[in-house]
Amino acid sequence: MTVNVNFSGNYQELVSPELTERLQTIANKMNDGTAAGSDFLGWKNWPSTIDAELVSRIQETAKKIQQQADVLVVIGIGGSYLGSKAVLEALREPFKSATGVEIIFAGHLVSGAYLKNLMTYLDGKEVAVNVISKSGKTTEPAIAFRFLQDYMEKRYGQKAAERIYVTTDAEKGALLDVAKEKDYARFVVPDDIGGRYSVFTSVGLLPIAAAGYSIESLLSGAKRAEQELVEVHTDTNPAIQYAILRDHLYRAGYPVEIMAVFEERLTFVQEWWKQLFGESEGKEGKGIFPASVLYSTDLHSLGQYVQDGKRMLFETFVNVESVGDDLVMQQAANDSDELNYLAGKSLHEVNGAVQQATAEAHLSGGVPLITLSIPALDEDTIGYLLYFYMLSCAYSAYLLDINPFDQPGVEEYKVNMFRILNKPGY
Ligand SMILES: O=P(O)(O)OC[C@H]1O[C@](O)(CO)[C@@H](O)[C@@H]1O
Repeated sequence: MTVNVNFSGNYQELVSPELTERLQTIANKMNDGTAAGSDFLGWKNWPSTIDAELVSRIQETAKKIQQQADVLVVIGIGGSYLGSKAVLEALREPFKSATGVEIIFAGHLVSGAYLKNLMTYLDGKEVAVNVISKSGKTTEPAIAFRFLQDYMEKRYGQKAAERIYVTTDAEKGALLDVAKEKDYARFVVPDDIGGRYSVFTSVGLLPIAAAGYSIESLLSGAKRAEQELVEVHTDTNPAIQYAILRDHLYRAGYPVEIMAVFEERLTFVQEWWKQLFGESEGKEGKGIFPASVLYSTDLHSLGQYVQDGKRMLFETFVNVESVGDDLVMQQAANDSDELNYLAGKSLHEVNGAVQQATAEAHLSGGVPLITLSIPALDEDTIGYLLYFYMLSCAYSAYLLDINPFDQPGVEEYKVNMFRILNKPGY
């Protein structure tokens, strides 16, 4: 398995015949379409059934974008940006550029300074835009697109339309109307795949391919996960194991999960994971609150709370077995920094010691620990990892009797905002 799960407690004693039967019932209901929210289970078989023609069209479009632009501005929020951002950050080696275009995100926040400075940054560079919104009516990206569409038309006139790519619903939404009116190239967000489960659709694939990464490898990792994780094997299926552990810890009085990473490249996988689990599970007064830390950085900040604060936390470490480029500590002639005891050790080994030391410290502070190990940070592994999380998330939510695929709570702020801004009808 590409993801391996370890637990600081006794996993075996958590697995009862009743729990296994419950999980099997969940699997059956997902398969026969009777699970809550089954209309949004399109992501489940997507990696094995994705249309090869769609993949080719995405790759051809990515090539075209690379020929016409230095920068691709990707406009979107939530699931319409976090998947591609997570993959791009995880794959990009520190201080190295990807081989394709530079990707810059917009529309994920409302900031005049951000947009104004972005447009100044774009001056003098060749630009393309991919605007992504499943509903086609989310306010934050719509505002960003209004400015960027205007910017593109001023710079490129009629030809702006050749540089604007729209990813939205096939049949409805304001963005679809604009795309049709202006004759922009269009990609579809499938009806039965919600935003936070959409990373393997055009939503994630077009920006990732435009940046120069292999979407074929990403999809083949996801497909392997789909095939390997299909059976409810409590002994060997990591998606089932992670769901069982989360459910156990939640019921044992730990309502907060902290995902801890030791590689900065994974910080946007954390952000994607927070949306995935937070929006899927946090309903009806239930659900684990998903939080995140980057270690060592946060050992010198939130580490104090984790060690010693209110006992309601469990941690999930993501351990990357091999990280590529590395450095080895050398013996110094004069040991004035007193680091010669590290001579001969690679920084990956030292980082491993940080991880082990933190695990021991937090365990002794009463913080249960799950460890997810992955072999490397490449397309295949990241594809596998993200599919693993989506599947495990569905099981976790169903174990709480929650529909994983809606997000009714997000509406309240939107209604208030429309009222505050005097939108007609509010
Ligand atoms: O793709 P859209 O429709 O713009 O939605 C963006 C995000 O907004 C939410 O609907 C929440 O409002 C998320 O679930 C979604 O990922």
